[in-house]
Amino acid sequence: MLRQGHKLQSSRGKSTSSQSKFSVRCNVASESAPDTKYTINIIPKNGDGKHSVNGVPSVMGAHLMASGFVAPVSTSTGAGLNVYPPEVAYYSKPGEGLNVMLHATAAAAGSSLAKIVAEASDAAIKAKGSFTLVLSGGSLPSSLSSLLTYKGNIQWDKFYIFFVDERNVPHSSDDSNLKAAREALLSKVPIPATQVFGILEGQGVREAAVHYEGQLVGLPTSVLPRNAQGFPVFDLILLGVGPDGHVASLFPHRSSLTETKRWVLPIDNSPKPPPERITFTLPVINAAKEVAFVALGAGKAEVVQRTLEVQALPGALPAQLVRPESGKLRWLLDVSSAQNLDIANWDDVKQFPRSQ
Ligand SMILES: O=C1O[C@H](COP(=O)(O)O)[C@@H](O)[C@H](O)[C@H]1O
Repeated sequence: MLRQGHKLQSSRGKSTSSQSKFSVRCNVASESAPDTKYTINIIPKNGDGKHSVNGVPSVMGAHLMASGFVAPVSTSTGAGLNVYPPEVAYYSKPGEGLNVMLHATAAAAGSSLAKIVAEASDAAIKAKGSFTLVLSGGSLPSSLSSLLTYKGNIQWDKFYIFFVDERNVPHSSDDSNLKAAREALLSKVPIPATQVFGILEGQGVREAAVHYEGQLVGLPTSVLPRNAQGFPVFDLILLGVGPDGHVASLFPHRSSLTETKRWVLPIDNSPKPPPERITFTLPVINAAKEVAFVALGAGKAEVVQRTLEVQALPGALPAQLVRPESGKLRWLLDVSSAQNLDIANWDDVKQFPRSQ
């Protein structure tokens, strides 16, 4: 659950905050009042917290801390530039194929995720009779449980589940991405076990990568089509992002980022434990029909801001290398992970719903 006015001290010291003129504000519910209605708002953020931007004093609607700093996340209901009563606001940059979905809460982000998966599965099943869904590990599986309460019909028996990366550990290990996905979702829905593709247990990481790639190659193209370069086209890939900008098990400044032929690579020196992993490569991720990042909570605020607003050196932020050829890229954020963004000043940004 989001908390009021958190991360204020750390945000204050950042150069990125002082460059931004606006921040994200949201009315959040306390744990004791789960029914409180949420609003999302963009309020001026001028760095020193004292002067107005676009005519709206920066302290209006925000928490003014004793230090004089204006908290970027607030429960105040004062004036702001945009107030969105719904639990989600959309920002899109058509030129860059980027869509940001900003949610009032992590729970609202979970609902959006469920809708995205359900809609993508409907479309894929209508088109080819099956749906290929690629999952990440880390914090992502916890958002998947939202699918269990999705109101519409989901044809689970048509799902094929894959992992964008997996740790070279037994399926029963607490480090296993498969185990996390099973606990959150897979053990509770009727997806045939033969359609869930885990890592081969008990092998060296090279053998495991070759085996996983072999399983993908062996699937009929009616289930897993290929693009013009011969890479598999998954229907939907769900990604997390690490604090260093890593996606899947593609870490900054590693040669794995430049792979152009392989579908699945072994990693034997991951900077994040456990050291042995297998990972999809960037050409595979970028061949997907649709890619969605899920980055929630204050712990992601810095990497979200760097990835979406700062031009990094090539390879410094692997998340910036995710550019699906389909142009369908979404970032699902909550107000905590979006708190450092300067969305109001993005070029050509389109936002929905309109300000009220
Ligand atoms: O190790 C991994 O980390 C990333 C990010 O995880 P998070 O806990 O920071 O969200 C994850 O996407 C990847 O699948 C996982 O193996």
